[in-house]
Amino acid sequence: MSYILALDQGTTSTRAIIFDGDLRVVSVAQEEFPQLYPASGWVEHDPEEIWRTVLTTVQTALGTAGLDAKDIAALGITNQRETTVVWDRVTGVPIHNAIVWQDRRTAPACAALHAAGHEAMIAARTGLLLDPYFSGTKLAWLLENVPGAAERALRGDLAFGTIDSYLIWQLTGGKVHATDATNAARTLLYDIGRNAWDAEICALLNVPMGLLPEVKDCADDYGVTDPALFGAEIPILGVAGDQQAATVGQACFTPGMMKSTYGTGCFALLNTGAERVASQNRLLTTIAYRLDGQTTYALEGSIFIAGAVVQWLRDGLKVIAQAAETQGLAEAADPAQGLVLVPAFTGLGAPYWNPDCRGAVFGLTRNSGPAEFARAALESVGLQTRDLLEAMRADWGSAAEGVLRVDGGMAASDWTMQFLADILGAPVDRPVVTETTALGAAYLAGLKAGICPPPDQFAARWALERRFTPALPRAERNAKYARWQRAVQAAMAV
Ligand SMILES: Nc1ncnc2c1ncn2[C@@H]1O[C@H](COP(=O)(O)OP(=O)(O)O)[C@@H](O)[C@H]1O
Ligand SMILES: O=P(O)(O)OC[C@H](O)CO
Repeated sequence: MSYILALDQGTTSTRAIIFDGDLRVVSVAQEEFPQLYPASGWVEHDPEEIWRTVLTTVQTALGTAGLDAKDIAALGITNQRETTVVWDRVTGVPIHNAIVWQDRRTAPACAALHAAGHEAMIAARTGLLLDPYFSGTKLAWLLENVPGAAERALRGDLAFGTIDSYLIWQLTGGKVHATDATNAARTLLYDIGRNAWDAEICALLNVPMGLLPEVKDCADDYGVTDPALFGAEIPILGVAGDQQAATVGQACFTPGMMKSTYGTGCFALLNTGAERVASQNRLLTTIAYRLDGQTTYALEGSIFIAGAVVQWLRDGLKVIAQAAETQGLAEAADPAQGLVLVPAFTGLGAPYWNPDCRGAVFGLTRNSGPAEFARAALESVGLQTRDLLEAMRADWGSAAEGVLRVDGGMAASDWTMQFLADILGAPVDRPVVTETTALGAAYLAGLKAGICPPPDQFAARWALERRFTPALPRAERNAKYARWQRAVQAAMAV
């Protein structure tokens, strides 16, 4: 039996998951690592700590499964996207902590680029907007602020990468400096139409192009792991950003298919096929996957706070001890109160892109308690998704009217998923396998290794666990959504 190892390097934890040749989970190992907040709005990770969690989770997953590295036919990597690392090409040592996707420190740099009139050109080429979310301005910040970095970069001594790239470098003992097209598409430096790094944007950001990794397909040859690490070489054959890997894991291979992943944030991707749709509604255009040199595009809506609002109920307000308690509270809430919570804790992502907006609660009464807050928190996730779906419908017409496939930790909440179907007025499908991100990475690696079947056969194996069907009358749905829209406008006006 050939096994596939998937590494899912996420924002808060690293997971190593071993699948058998039929893509059934054999073992899972997970390790959290520290989040570093050196200043307000700044978020960093220690890349060497991330690398350590990769080594330990892989070893644990192998041990639990009773397998050796030589039993693993292929390794697939999927990762938190945009998070930026620069390291020394000789020692492999990072010159600074990684700047995480959530970090807002480059908001002034984005505003300056916007004021100078560069957004239209950058958006047309990269599919992205000028927001601190993306890697380009983070990389520019590192080169400008780490002493000596700009000179070392010009001399060719440094390498840049998103987390996938940094891990490939470490795993191959410094032999391979590569990324895949989906991760490249999140850097702000990559022309997703030409499939090439963009010299003009790099020059604008003072980024020497010698820093950049080679860009490969999602199912491709990324070298082999150093045998000293796990006892034998493992071929690295699949790479994709985590939201794109989830799109693959959810088998959204046909134009019009959509998935939404509810973890810390929420990321909805709509497959638009070979068509690179330029959003008129402040969505992102991105690469869903690139196989055999063929690019499949997606429209993406990115929400920064989804499951994180439940964490806030638990750790901030302390009204629950565990995320799952929100279900009972939401059921017990007085629906007549109609509390609206805008969870703009770190600004608003799509379609507003307002880094300065902060959270707000509307409709408080003397009777508003933990139950009403919990209900409003869960509803905020559905309402934000409706914002994304409205934008997708406006950009892509009726093709975006279909079913939404969901996954991620918060998809476990039946109440939230039913509300989601109600507020969208569209069916919400939850699959049997909710490890879709790792599954996508394993599938890509298995495809390259010749273990996994072609996409259509893989798609046929996707299995439904439960469909949530809209039950709320149309008028009520729209009235509730209109109230949400007014609340967001009011929050942004404060
Ligand atoms: N039953 C539940 N009800 C509501 N939220 C949940 C539930 N289970 C998990 N969550 C939320 O889902 C998130 C964890 O999902 P996960 O996919 O592991 O996220 P990430 O990969 O971003 O760390 C947490 O923010 C948690 O609050
Ligand atoms: O690590 P996650 O699951 O929170 O995903 C983060 C996204 O990739 C950020 O764009």
